[in-house]
Amino acid sequence: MRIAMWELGHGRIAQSPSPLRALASTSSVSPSHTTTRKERRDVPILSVTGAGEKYSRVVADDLPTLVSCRNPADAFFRPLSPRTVAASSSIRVRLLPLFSFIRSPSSLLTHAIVTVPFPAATESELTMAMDQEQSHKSHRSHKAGASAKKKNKKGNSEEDGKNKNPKAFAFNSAVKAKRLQSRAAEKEQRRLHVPTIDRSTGEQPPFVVVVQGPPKVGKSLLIKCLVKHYTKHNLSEVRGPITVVSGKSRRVQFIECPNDINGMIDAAKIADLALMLVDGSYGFEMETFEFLNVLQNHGFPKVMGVLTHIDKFKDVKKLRKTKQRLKHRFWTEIRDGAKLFYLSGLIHGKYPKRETHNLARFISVMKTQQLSWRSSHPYILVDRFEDVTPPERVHANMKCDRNITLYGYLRGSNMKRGTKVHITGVGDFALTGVASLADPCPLPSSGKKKGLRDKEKLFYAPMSGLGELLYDKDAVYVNINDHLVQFSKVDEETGSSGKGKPNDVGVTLVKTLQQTKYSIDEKLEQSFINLFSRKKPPASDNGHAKGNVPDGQHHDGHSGGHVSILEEDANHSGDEVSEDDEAGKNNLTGDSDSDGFDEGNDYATDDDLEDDEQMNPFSHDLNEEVELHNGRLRRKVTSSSFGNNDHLQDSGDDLQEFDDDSDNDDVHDDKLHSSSESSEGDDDLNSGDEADHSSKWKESLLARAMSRKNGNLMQLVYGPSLPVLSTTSRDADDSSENDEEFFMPKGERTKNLGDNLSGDNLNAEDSSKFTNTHLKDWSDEDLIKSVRDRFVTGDWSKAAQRGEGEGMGDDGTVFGDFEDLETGEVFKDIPGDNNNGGSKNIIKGNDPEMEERRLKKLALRAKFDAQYPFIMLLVSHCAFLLIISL
Ligand SMILES: Nc1nc2c(ncn2[C@@H]2O[C@H](COP(=O)(O)OP(=O)(O)OP(=O)(O)O)[C@@H](O)[C@H]2O)c(=O)[nH]1
Repeated sequence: MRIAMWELGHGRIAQSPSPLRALASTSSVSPSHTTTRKERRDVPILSVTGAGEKYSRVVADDLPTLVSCRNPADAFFRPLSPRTVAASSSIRVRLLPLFSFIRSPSSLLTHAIVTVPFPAATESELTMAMDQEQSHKSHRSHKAGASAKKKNKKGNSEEDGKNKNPKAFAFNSAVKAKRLQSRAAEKEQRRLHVPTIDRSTGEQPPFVVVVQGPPKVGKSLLIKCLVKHYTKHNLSEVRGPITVVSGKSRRVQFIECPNDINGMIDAAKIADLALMLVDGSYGFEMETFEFLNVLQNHGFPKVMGVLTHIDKFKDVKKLRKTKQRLKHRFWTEIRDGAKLFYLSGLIHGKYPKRETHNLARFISVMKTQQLSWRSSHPYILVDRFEDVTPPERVHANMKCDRNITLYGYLRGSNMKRGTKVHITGVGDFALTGVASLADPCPLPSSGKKKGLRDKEKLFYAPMSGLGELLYDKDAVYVNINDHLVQFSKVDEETGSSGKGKPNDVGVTLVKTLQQTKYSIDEKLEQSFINLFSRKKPPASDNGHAKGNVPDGQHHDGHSGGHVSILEEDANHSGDEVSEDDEAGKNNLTGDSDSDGFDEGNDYATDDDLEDDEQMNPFSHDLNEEVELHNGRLRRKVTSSSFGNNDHLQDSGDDLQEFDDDSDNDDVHDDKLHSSSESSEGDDDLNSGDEADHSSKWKESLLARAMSRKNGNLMQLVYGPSLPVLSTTSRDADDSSENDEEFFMPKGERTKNLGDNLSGDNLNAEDSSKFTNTHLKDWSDEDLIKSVRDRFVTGDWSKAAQRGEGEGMGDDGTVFGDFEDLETGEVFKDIPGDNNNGGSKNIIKGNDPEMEERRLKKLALRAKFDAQYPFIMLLVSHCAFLLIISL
């Protein structure tokens, strides 16, 4: 028998005289004795299938004609040496596509490899083979020239290395060994995942990438750079989802996550990948942790950190150290090995192309594995919507029910007509219909494309105006280049408009319309009337504001100078701020408790928070510290258990170099000083209650969410609702105290009342809203009896007498004695004379004690007026306003 073993290689076909027997039996190489015309009894025939189209058949015949390809003349085969065969129990038959074979024989050994199990040769066969092995003359080695030098150098260094360190390839450090071991184990684990059933059919909807980070960290800029990378188009503004084609069969949808808690929750629900931007020069801010916590509760998608602003470091060593620290901090929060990307700075106002490219590549090749909940529930990320209500209906009634059409990619499962849908932040609605539309951003591979300039349609951003069309709520705009328009803004800026002619009124009008950014409706919606002057959060000399910061300043960079009435009236009053400030430490947990927002809220209750806490993996004691940094309030994260403070200190040192440049030494020194103060404060608090700290930063979520509650006009005018204390508990001795309260400034009075609130006197009367917490139980017989006499018709005197006899004070107080606070006169009720159907006889009382009290009150009032003259002014002003509005 003859051997049939070949390896594709350089050279020509040669015959192997080896008598070894080849047995090939794998899925791709199978022995066959009947498939060729050239079969001979004593020669096995290999039929190789599955290694590529061109190699559907490789036939081993008699040795001189080994292979039958489409064009056998192109094939070069070389028999294996018997030594190779003897060394292993299997031979590798390497196959590669014919075209590359022809073009570049040198790349022969790079392609498909088929391993053929091969029985070990017997000893006699082996010796015979060895005898007959051909000896080849080796190549002449170069003695001079570049290659000889190279070879010498390599040889020497290898030898040197081996001599110097015989354990060169063993582990030197246990830590390194452990790391490598765990890495290998992790890789192995990653390979072994439970197979998931891919139920998706057809084209996949775009991969949603949420870009999140604190204000001014560079979110918009990153999206712009990525979009530019993918589409070669400049994005002027980031609004709504932006869909781009990122590969042959992949689309990506970018969304910028708003910096409020509701926005974060919405974004967490749909994110497939979260890019969490962190200002490297400043450190972690609360927004990052808030979002991580929200992600935890919505199913953790893929998360990648991106460090920006690291160009602000001048010292390379410190930069490296900071990077390390931030990386480990990030790993602690997410998992070891979580990817953290560095964007080294700006070039011409953009992130470097190379780094953007790398990041884009990461996003493009990232494996997608949909969360199971999402894959079994239909959901849509709306990228455009239209109000399709008939205009005449709107004209007749502005507040009529509207019909809205929402556009977006359907994800998860199918959606049926009539299904109830929930629109986040709006409510539940019934679907009138669902229709499938043409893909606005088709994949390059998919079907035929229609319409104008289809070639360039690799993106879809209806809200951002990428491309030429911009979809608004109720209109579609076509962008026309400036040079094609007569009334361009450029003209105005350069002052070359109209060739020296004065501007026409119409032209000016159109131009002003062009410049409007927001519609009147939107402006009205955002505008507020300021009834009261707003107290600013007290800032220390160095501009370091610590305390409870009113919302809207640090969360929303766009809010500008808007000051909402709510903030004035909500319990985040200036008084509280100043108290916190005096305490020298802001702890939002305390604030949120004292706020007493406990009614009519849709947000998580304290119980919920506790539950969350148990599930919360971020058990490091995070604290929030609000400080003014670069003219902006930022919510720094401090953690005593983690070395974050050190880091901030370090980065602070580093930033000092910049501060020095701008003659700002004092600010920096004070900053460091106060931050150390604050950490002392932290320690104090920590010693108080260790267990609470894990969720303290989380509780601030509640406080901030609550502070966004809509304002209550009633509360605004009359102040927060006061508890109605029962008349029985009101002693005469307390009257002077109450008088004092009456003349107290608003903040202090409510605070005192808040202190006095106990379980019994919580039944505050508030006519402005309906609360079902204090509803009486009308199934109670006694309660029914107590009001029964109110419905009795007939002789009221008896009822009145009975009430008196029983000592019931309820009605008595309504029609009973009263005192005129202004004059001090006392009017007394004389029961018995009821001839006028319940009218009362009132006599004037004139008591010296009363007179004394009256004088005391007048004195108090005069004192108060002297102290707070503006309040009186304000009150009269309010009264005037109210009269006008009535
Ligand atoms: N030096 C430096 N500046 C940066 C870097 N990244 C962003 N910026 C600048 O930071 C500023 C804010 O960038 P934006 O993209 O508007 O930040 P944003 O997070 O979208 O801001 P908001 O939408 O207001 O929350 C811009 O002026 C950027 O040029 C960076 O890595 N280094």
